[in-house]
Amino acid sequence: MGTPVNIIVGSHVWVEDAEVAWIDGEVKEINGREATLITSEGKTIVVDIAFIYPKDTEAPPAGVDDMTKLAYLHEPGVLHNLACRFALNEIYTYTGNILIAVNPFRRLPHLYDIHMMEQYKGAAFGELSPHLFAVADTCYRAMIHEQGRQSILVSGESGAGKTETTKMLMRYLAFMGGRSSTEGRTVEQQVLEVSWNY
Ligand SMILES: Nc1ncnc2c1ncn2[C@@H]1O[C@H](COP(=O)(O)OP(=O)(O)OP(=O)(O)O)[C@@H](O)[C@H]1O
Repeated sequence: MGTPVNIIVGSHVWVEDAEVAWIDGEVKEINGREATLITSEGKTIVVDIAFIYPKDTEAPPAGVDDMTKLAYLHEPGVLHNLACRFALNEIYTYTGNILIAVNPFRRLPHLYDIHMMEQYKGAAFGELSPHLFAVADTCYRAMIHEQGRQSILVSGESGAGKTETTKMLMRYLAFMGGRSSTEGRTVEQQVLEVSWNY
């Protein structure tokens, strides 16, 4: 349910839509629990005020790289931010230290090449654009400095990109540890021998 306390005539809001998930509009009239909106597509709709959510009209058009910077951390705000970034080929976004990846369903090789790995090597988390190499690098450094086991949880629905993400994480770890060897096997060989279950 939305937050009706913030909604007045003139408010810019989000309302659920059967076709495009969320549609934005402006409140033109409020009668009791009913709000009349003009959507950005020019349609007039009447909805229960409890089901509309405030829209941040000052949010940057390119989105924010960390969702904790959003004025409203509700579903339409989060999805709109991801959509703005995705339109600019930015498939990764942070929410604090969690990385959200939107499956591009097309190859973006420049995102995963050796130059990219070099950039993220040793960089403080959050210093560079959101990327899975930043997560892998943080984990790798924690493992080396704290001498402890580390875990990365990769979660998502079927087809979301977990396998691809895991492959890229492994590739980065292999890149970082590839030169040192244990019992005659390089770190790269050991990483590539790992099997995983979901
Ligand atoms: N980062 C990416 N860049 C390009 N394509 C991607 C990326 N991530 C996923 N894909 C595409 O999406 C497809 C499905 O991704 P993937 O197999 O990783 O999903 P999954 O979450 O492991 O699915 P399942 O749970 O069904 O095994 C891949 O075959 C690939 O075509």
